[in-house]
Amino acid sequence: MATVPQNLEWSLPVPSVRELAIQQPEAVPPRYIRDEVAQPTANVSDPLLRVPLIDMANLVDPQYQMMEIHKLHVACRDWGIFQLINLGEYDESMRTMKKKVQDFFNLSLEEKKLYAQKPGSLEGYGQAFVLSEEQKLEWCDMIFLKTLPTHIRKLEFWPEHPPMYRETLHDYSVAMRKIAVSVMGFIAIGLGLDAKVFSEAFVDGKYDVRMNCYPACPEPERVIGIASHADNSGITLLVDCDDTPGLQVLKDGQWVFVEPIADAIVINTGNIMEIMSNGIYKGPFHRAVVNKWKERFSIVTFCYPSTNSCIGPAKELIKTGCPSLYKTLTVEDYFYRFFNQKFDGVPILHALKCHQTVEIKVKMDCEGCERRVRKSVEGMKGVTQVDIEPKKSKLALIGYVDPDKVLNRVRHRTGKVAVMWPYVPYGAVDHPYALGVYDKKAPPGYVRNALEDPQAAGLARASSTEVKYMTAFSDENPNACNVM
Ligand SMILES: O=C(O)CCC(=O)C(=O)O
Ligand SMILES: [Fe+2]
Repeated sequence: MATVPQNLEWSLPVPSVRELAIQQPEAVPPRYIRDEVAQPTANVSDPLLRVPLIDMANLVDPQYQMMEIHKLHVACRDWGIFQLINLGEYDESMRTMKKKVQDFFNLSLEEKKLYAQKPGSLEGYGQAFVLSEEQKLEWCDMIFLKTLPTHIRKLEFWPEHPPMYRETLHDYSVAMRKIAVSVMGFIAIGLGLDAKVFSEAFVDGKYDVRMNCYPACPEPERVIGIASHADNSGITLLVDCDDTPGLQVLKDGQWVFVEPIADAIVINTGNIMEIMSNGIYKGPFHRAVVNKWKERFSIVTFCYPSTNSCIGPAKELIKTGCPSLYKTLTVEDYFYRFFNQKFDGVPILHALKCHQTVEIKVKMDCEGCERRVRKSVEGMKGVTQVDIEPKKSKLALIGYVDPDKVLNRVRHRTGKVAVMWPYVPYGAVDHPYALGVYDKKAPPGYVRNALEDPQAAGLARASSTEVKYMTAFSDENPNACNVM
């Protein structure tokens, strides 16, 4: 067997950070020192920078459900992370599990090592994703176990001590699966889909649990508990074992602490959700920082769809103006690509992007403007072709890109008003003179793309009589009555 990891599915053995911390060193060994940690952390008193709270009791109450689902949608769209509170029936299972996790990490090193990772397996006690002896390490000990479905368990890595650890982890995983299935359903509804479109694949989905121990550290600002990353999951359910903060999420360029709330679960969306929602929700970057005086423990459940399902954008979200941003593939294929991504050199979400044509309307009055617009996108990752037609105020590009990101980049880098190209050839709609469809500013032969504009869409599809009646007095209709 090869002695170095061949992919992300296994990890090299590393020293226990907890053992290191017990010796109370004055300084941290160089292999843990990272200079990128010193990035700005948001001011915690800013109320706009609080991770949203979603109330489970409201989600299941017919009277408040739609309001809470809307909050959930906004939380997933704007943050990709929220705290789920009021979980009542699950409190006991979470409390018991927290105790077991702390008790496990408090065992002697010899006892914990009975469950150490082995070459070729990510499961067990150790650290994840250590691929070389030179790689920087994280200030964290962990034990990682695949818990559901039950037949994939490797019990050799499941601690027998503390007593009842295995039974508690089983009950906990089943509880987390119930919560995940119901949250996936509400997320689907928030996107205007049937709950089952997302929840069904998670009923017999795959659930992995990673239990983390972040020992106190003499130089907390120079190490990282877990480096910045986005999860690979559909959603991730994180439970803090006590009130020591450590999890941070990147929001608008600032690291924001997720303050622990007793009996709450922190839920974040992952890469698979980004694909399923066709890019409407993104897997947020997050990391764990460590504390000078206090040890912290967390329990993280990664929720994946069942191995006999496919991962791809929900077909109901693909329509005119919203092309599929990602390819669809089997769960098996997805995991193969995930675990081999570093070796391919292409991160998984990039590798799964579909080739897009993005057309943008942006005014270019002179050659300087044209150059600025071209420059704003030419170096963008994934862009393969850029075409500009200044007379039509049109920028068209082709590439493996997210159209919204291209639009924001053009706005940001040129300082110009830019919108998605709103026009289609005159003959492409049934009623080119309908209100909101005819546009005197459109290039010759073009009208507004009514199908993308919800207000105009109804009219463009309406019967001709209706259209004639409603547009007779429109300013935008050159045939409209001038008397009004
Ligand atoms: O423990 C934490 O705060 C973060 C854990 C995490 O992000 C992970 O395990 O993926
Ligand atoms: Fe994570």
